[in-house]
Amino acid sequence: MTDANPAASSIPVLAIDGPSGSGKGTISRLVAQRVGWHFLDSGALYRGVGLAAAWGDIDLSDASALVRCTFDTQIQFLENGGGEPHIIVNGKDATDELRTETAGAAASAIAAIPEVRAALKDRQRAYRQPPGLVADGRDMGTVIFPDAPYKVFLTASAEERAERRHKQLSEKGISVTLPGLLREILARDARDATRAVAPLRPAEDAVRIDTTGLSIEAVVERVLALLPAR
Ligand SMILES: Nc1ncnc2c1ncn2[C@@H]1O[C@H](COP(=O)(O)OP(=O)(O)OP(=O)(O)O)[C@@H](O)[C@H]1O
Ligand SMILES: Nc1ccn([C@H]2C[C@H](O)[C@@H](COP(=O)(O)O)O2)c(=O)n1
Repeated sequence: MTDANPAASSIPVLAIDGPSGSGKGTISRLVAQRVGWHFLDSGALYRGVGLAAAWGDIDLSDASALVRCTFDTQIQFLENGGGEPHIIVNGKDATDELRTETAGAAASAIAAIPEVRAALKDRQRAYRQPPGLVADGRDMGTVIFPDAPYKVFLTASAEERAERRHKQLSEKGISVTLPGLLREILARDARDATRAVAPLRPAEDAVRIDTTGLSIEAVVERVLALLPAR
């Protein structure tokens, strides 16, 4: 069974999975706004726990300490008038720190630990609330919401994803080199796709969209076209 609450299975979910920089977060948020559904940024939960572990000097190989940290870490999303929400980790505004590749790499490392994934399962499923949920991550369509009626797997070339991330970080005043970012993105892709538990892969029933060269609006329109007419 997917949910502790059987009534939840009647609430529609659009699962959007894909590698880093494929546009999952951007597209999911815009689609959720357009259809008036809730939005789950599951990567932010992994990033928040990774950051809290780093703040607490927890060894990334100490699974039981990481599980305790997962349960103890409070992560809040504060709406920001339609823009990206502020993300508060244990009371501290960590919005910018969470977006760095250092936080992404920490999240990817703890995400390979099965007990950490298990500890985050119910927290993610609790976002399934009426009238519907757009869920962004790596295993939304395969593990967390396998019964989701709508599933999308976004991709883009690694080069384009590195350029997008470079632009995004530069706009935030964070200085990184493009070749360094490309290396980090490829390393994270490899780690996320080859881990033993819940690896990054498309669900069999996911619609694949290669976003290379597509504008954000064009991708949003393709995803909206998969949902019932409103
Ligand atoms: N189709 C697109 N064309 C151009 N830029 C895009 C497109 N989709 C997303 N972007 C930009 O790329 C950057 C990364 O997008 P986003 O954060 O949504 O990716 P992601 O897949 O959620 O990444 P991560 O998994 O690392 O969080 C953002 O700055 C976003 O505006
Ligand atoms: N459902 C998820 C979401 C995220 N992760 C891990 C793997 C990612 O590299 C890392 C950061 O995610 P992002 O914010 O880049 O989407 O967290 C995961 O394993 N499963």
